[in-house]
Amino acid sequence: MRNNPIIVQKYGGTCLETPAKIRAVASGLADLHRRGYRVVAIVSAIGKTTDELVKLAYQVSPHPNRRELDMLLTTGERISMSLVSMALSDLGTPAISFTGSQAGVMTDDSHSSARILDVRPIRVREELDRGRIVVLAGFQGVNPATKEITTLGRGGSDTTAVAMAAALKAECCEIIKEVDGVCSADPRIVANSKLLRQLDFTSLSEMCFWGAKVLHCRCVELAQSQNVPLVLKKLGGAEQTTQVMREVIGMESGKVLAVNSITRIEHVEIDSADLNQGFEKFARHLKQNGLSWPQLLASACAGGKTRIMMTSDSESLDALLRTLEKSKDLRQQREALSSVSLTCFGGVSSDLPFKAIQVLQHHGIVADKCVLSPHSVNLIIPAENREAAIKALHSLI
Ligand SMILES: Nc1ncnc2c1ncn2[C@@H]1O[C@H](COP(=O)(O)OP(=O)(O)O)[C@@H](O)[C@H]1O
Ligand SMILES: N[C@@H](CC(=O)OP(=O)(O)O)C(=O)O
Repeated sequence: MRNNPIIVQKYGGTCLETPAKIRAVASGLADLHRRGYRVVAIVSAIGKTTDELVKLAYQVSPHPNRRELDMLLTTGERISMSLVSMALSDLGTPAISFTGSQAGVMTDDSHSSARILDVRPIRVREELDRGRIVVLAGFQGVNPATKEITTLGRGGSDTTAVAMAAALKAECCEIIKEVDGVCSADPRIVANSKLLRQLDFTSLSEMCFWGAKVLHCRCVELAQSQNVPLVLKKLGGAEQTTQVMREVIGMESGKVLAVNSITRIEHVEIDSADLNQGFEKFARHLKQNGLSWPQLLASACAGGKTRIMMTSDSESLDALLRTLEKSKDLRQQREALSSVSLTCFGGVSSDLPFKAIQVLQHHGIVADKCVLSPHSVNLIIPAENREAAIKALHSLI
């Protein structure tokens, strides 16, 4: 067993929604094990458990302590890991479950969006060598200095899977989903979206940064830097997959690959002489309130005010906005907006922003701002136009 290839599979919450689905996942894992693989399964919390735990926290406390919130949220994955492991035992396949800290996932000390600093999978290796399937709780780790439990940010189990695959030098990291793989748009919004069978890391990373909920953005960067072969596939379906590659054949086609969207973008305005002072005040405010940095999208300083455009998961954004009510120098600037992004292969063509703005205009949608990155055109629009904008821009593919 010691020299058999290792495969890491990650199962999202949707794949584990019912007891029957949990048994089906276990049966797929047992099958891989029978075929001679050493198998590590990373599991997320069942269905919408994490959302329900967040809701529960706020029913008990209007300002949940960030450490305790992490303690609470990590229980979701603990439920999944033990159930999958039990189902494997029933199939006669030896298995054991571990939390993130038992599996050696070492993070920094930031609650709610900790980053993985190191993975020391000593117990995982021992159990694999014993012939067991190892089932790991995704989305969580431990800070080695403080011994505190942390979470990696919403959707973070994908990053656990890639980090573990890198540390174990796995043959492959497979992300198992309810969709076939990465599509040209969210298939729940655009019914005729197409599966992207091959995708380069750079394009995928842009898509995820700009809101594609199909993968945790940080896992794409990690897979690229650690050289982890990454595949996305549907639960139970093997033929249709997205393979993520270093290079996809083609030159500067500028072909539009996908339309994705960030549902909620918020703006903070900070009284400040320049951008540096604006950021200093923002950093101090986050620290004083025990909050982690949101994902920043753009910022500018004019007329004595720094404006920061940002996103994060809804709970973190709400927590940040609530703290602004007590602040003298920081305030919420405007109502929430959304983004729609066109991600291109081989770089954005110069006229694409204009084309995209025209398509939106034709559908009665006025873009508020355009932010460019090497592979994406990103338009900021009113939140109520989000779905219509995604459907309209999909016509450019
Ligand atoms: N470009 C995209 N391609 C595929 N899925 C997308 C895309 N953008 C958003 N999604 C959404 O991402 C979700 C990912 O799959 P799912 O298995 O439901 O998630 P999880 O693994 O987190 O439980 C789908 O519900 C799909 O609607
Ligand atoms: N359960 C966590 C972590 C996670 O990765 O979930 P999923 O893989 O189901 O998106 C969340 O809901 O954020």
